[in-house]
Formats: sequence, C-alpha cells, structure tokens
Amino acid sequence: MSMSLILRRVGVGSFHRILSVKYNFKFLYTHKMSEKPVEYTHTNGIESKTPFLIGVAGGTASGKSTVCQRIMEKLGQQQKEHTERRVVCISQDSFYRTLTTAERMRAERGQFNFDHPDAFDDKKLLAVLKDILAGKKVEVPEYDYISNSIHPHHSHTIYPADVVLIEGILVFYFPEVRELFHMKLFVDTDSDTRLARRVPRDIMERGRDLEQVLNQYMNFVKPAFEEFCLPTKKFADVIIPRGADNVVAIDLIVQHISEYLKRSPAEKSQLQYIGASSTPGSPQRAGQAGRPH
Ligand SMILES: Nc1ncnc2c1ncn2[C@@H]1O[C@H](COP(=O)(O)OP(=O)(O)O)[C@@H](O)[C@H]1O
Ligand SMILES: Nc1ccn([C@@H]2O[C@H](COP(=O)(O)O)[C@@H](O)[C@H]2O)c(=O)n1
Repeated sequence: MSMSLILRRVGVGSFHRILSVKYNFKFLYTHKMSEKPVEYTHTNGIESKTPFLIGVAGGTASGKSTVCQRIMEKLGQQQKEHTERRVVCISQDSFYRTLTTAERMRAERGQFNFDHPDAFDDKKLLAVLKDILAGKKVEVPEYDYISNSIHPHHSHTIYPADVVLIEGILVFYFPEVRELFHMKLFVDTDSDTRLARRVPRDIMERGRDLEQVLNQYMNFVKPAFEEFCLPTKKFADVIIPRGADNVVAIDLIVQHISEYLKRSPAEKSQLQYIGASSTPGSPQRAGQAGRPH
C-alpha cells in the first residue's frame, strides 16, 4: 500500500496524531527518473549496494533503542544470523570519545557532560557511516557505561545490509553526519516519562546510584537536551510520539522499510537519491527554512 493510500485510509488528521510526517517523507514514494546513475560500490572485487541509512534521534530514554528493536523484530531480523541480516542497528554511544584521566575522574563522580556534542568522536562516526555507505563491513566498538569507556575487547561486526538504523541523542546534531541519512526519525517522549525510565535503567544497568543519576540529569542531561538535542527535531522526516508505545507509527515505518526491501537495486538507488536530496540543510535544500520544533 502506498503512503498516500495509507494517509487516505487513516485520514490525515488521525495520521498526524499517530506520527508527524514532514512533506519530504512522501518524496520517498515519488517515482521520478533520476539523473543519478545506479550506485554500486566494489569491496574486494564484489559488487555491493549502498544501504538506506535511517537516523533515529530523541532524548535520553525516549525509547530510541526499543523502537529500533521493535522495527528489527517486526521485520524478522532479530532471529537471523548477523551475517544474514538485511536491517541492522548501531548506537551513537559506540562513538563516545576516549576521556582524559581528569575527565575520567569527573565521570566517575557523575560530573562529566556526556550529553554535550564534544563528548562524541563525530569524525569517527562520520568515517564509519561513510564506510557503511560504501558497502563495507565495519567494526563498531561496544560502549561500557560502567567504566565510561569503549570496551577494550568487545566490538560488533556490522555486515553490509540493505537498511542501517543509527540511534542516538545527537545523531542529527553534526551536519555532515545528518546529511548522510536518507530518512530521519525523532522519538518524542515526554520528559517526565524519560526521567522515570532513566533512573531505574541507570541504577540497574549502568551501575549508578540515585543521587548521581539525579544530579547528572539536572546538571547536564536536561540542559543539554534542551540546547543540543531538541533543536534537531526540526530535521526529522517523521516524529514518533510516545516511542515504542506508538505501535501504529512503528507499523507504518516497518511497512515503508518492507516495501523498500522488496524493490530492485535500481529502484532502491532511486529512492535513496530522492530521500537524501530532500534532507533539510543539504545543498539541494540550502536556503529553505526547517520547521520550528
Ligand atoms: N514503551 C515503553 N514502555 C515501558 N518502558 C519502556 C518503553 N520504551 C522503553 N522503555 C524502557 O525505558 C528504558 C529506556 O529505553 P531505551 O529504548 O533504551 O531508550 P533510549 O534508547 O532512547 O535511551 C529501557 O529500560 C526500556 O526498557
Ligand atoms: N558514560 C556514559 C555515557 C553516556 N551516558 C548517558 O547516556 C545517555 C545516552 O544514551 P541513551 O541510551 O539514554 O540515549 C546520555 O544522556 C548520557 O547522559 C552516561 O550516563 N554515561
């Protein structure tokens, strides 16, 4: 079913309560001949395809990972071997930069700002995404929230896939990274709910105590969300209110990805080109104002 048909069936008014879709989302369904040739890359002499890159942003504990997990499950990808997956997911947290000794000591006391763009190695993230777009197999580090550093021995091999999801609080913050996405989702969950989820998660899974979690939230997480993350909502093509609770929105996105997966390589290339060219802030859109958040 095409997106316009879905819009007609659901009704535009109710559709907007399910998720917010910017006008450029529909461009993904526009069948128009592109002047750009079909793009194939070659790795070790093997022809590989450029994956469809989906950025998933949103505040801490908004449900970004859970939304990505649901998408993967509904597409039947979780049960598959990693080498067989057509849809894969990466976390921006794997690209936190290595801290200096002084920063590490501050981090142990909950006094380091992990929500500031400077906490990330955006150049490394950009390089890895470019390799993924070139159809290469990449190694993505595993982040350890207890030691506040990249795990020295664990990493994930990301094999070439058709669709790659990248989730993180600031995936739309860095312009060069943002412009690589063919589709951008923003998980929009109310801040009380996010705090209520973050507290138990950080205590149970990230080795923190209540006082540390609340201090970090008030001193760094909340102000940085307002300064750096929330303003990037305007770049999203699709806004998902209530995160993983929004089954209808997730189903629509899953349906979009399923349709994409069924297409021929030439059609995929066409959709990637159209999707990327409608990215706010990209050269093709220079001068057009983004929707205010
Ligand atoms: N819809 C939901 N209902 C209840 N708990 C949820 C829901 N979505 C996420 N959670 C929980 O909230 C916490 C944060 O979710 P997560 O998906 O990791 O968020 P993010 O990736 O945005 O930080 C996790 O413990 C997760 O299990
Ligand atoms: N060592 C670290 C690294 C990050 N954080 C916090 O994680 C949040 C981002 O991850 P989400 O899954 O919540 O999106 C971010 O808000 C950082 O504050 C941390 O506490 N310690």
